[in-house]
Amino acid sequence: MSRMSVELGTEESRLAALCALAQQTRELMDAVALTDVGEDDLTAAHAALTAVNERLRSVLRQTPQPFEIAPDGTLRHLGNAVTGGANPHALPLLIEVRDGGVRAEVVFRPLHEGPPGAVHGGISAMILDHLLGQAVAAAGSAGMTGTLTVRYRRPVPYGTPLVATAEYTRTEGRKTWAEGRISLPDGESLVEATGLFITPSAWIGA
Ligand SMILES: CCCCCCCCCCCCCCCC(=O)SCCNC(=O)CCNC(=O)[C@H](O)C(C)(C)COP(=O)(O)OP(=O)(O)OC[C@H]1O[C@@H](n2cnc3c(N)ncnc32)[C@H](O)[C@@H]1OP(=O)(O)O
Repeated sequence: MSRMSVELGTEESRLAALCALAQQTRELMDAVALTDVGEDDLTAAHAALTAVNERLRSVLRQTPQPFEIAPDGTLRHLGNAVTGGANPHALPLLIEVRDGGVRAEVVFRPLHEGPPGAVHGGISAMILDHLLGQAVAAAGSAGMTGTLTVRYRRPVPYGTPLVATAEYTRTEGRKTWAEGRISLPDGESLVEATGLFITPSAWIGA
């Protein structure tokens, strides 16, 4: 085995450990949102978490894990707030490119509650923003969100398997539009969005 592959394996192993820590943190956040234990347990948990927090903060990066080429040649962004395995804030969403668009299965959690018993509208908008952006990127016109219009048709439940999909619709110069939705498995649409994505002049030297 070459020295380079040994180093790569070591970094991949550290990243796997980081993703496992992020997953444990998601479960911790769920537990904090739902726990009904008494004050003694809350105080003990607070002390334990303070120690963990200090240990992790002993060596900090300036930014989350960046966009990079994974060892399998695919583009990955472990620090992303929606898809990043190393980001506790991310669900994380696993997005497939297929049928001329993108698709992801989503199960929101009680942690995402906005109105009682339903998912916060900003969380749905964030998921759709990302899906639309990914559809645009898959169509070859990656850009930043310029506008996002969201129509909330039905409350979005948590704890229920849902499907999020998006498709590229059209391009005019640096502007590309996409549309998408979050639906029940039977296809009933709960939230719909259209978005305009703009390839920044800086990305293409325009
Ligand atoms: C390493 C990277 C790999 C990437 C490949 C992988 C991708 C993997 C998928 C990821 C998916 C992520 C999906 C989440 C995406 C976000 O969350 S992005 C974050 C939210 N959005 C932002 O922060 C954008 C902030 N705004 C900006 O940076 C800049 O204003 C923009 C939008 C890039 C435009 O800047 P600009 O390139 O200087 O454009 P500018 O010349 O001013 O305007 C060009 C045209 O667009 C129009 N326009 C500009 N802004 C707007 C606007 N907001 N609304 C409507 N029209 C507008 C102008 O009027 C102009 O129109 P025309 O006169 O040509 O008709």
